[in-house]
Amino acid sequence: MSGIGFGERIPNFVRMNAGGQPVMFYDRCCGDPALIVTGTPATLSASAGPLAQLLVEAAAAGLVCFVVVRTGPDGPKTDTPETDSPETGIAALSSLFPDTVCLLADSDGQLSDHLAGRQTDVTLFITGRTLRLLASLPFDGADPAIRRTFAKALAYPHGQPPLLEIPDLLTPAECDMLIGVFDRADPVPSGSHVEKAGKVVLEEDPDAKVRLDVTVPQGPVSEKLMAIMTHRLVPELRYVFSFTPRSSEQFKIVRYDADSGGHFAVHRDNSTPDAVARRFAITLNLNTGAYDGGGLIFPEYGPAPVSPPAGGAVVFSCGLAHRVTPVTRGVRYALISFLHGA
Ligand SMILES: O=C(O)CCC(=O)C(=O)O
Ligand SMILES: [Fe+2]
Repeated sequence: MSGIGFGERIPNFVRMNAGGQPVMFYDRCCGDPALIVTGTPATLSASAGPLAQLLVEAAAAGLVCFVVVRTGPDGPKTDTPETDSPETGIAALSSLFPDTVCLLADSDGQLSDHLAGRQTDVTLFITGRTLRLLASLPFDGADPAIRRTFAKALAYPHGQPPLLEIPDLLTPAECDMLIGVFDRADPVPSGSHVEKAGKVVLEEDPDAKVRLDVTVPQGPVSEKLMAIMTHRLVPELRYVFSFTPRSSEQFKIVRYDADSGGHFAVHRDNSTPDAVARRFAITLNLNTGAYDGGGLIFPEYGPAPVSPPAGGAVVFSCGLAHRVTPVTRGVRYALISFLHGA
């Protein structure tokens, strides 16, 4: 069988679920290993009972589970009446699998081809936290290799997150000046960009993020920040990443408060259509010591928080999953921006 091989990254993909909603793979998997099952409606229905059991077990163990149904080329015909859309084609299957499973219609068969080649029998693809393939196995509920691979995926060794830490990017006086800018401004609750019915909308969702933001307006402060970044940050980006930013988004000064449960749940910075041009994220702690929590975690690379001292920045690729743990005492101020490239 051709298809994806050991050690290869599962590419990001978007497919419709049974309710006709688009689901993005990399949005669902932010630091947990994944189990993807491929097959056709016929092969998946034929093994639905034992497969559902395995999926329940995998989800309970901590794998994010997907069933990708080849409904397109070489699957059942879907190109005629609208009532027979790929999504309604998989609706019949959804009752066979637990709710924890994300059932997706592969209406052009391309994802199935990429993963499984021309194979139409039920096949399992198991990844580690960074979504690289550990094993592809034909489905046989009794095969001990499946459980062994689950265990390997869950215990996968953590590496160092591939980020650049730059201490002293700002002086203590510059940090205090920016905290002063925040405190004199009218901060707004920070929303999250989400895609709804093909449109990107700003939504306030306290499960996703609790934070106050001040966007630094064009003027002396933003000019000073641009000059600092040009002189102190860009040479480091060139040296470490061989990257020269072409532009950056407006700086934001942000504050996470213990009183309101300030935090930012796991996300990637480039997963909505308005953000695809982002290459690197920069976050800079403006204060430390005055709060607990508020650590930056890259779950694909382990649970250790990154918390540079005040004035220190962290720069990382916008595709990496990350989160900010709840601030449990005091307030954390940070300066953030996103860099665009050529
Ligand atoms: O608060 C931080 O350090 C990171 C914020 C963040 O991840 C973002 O704004 O996208
Ligand atoms: Fe982020």
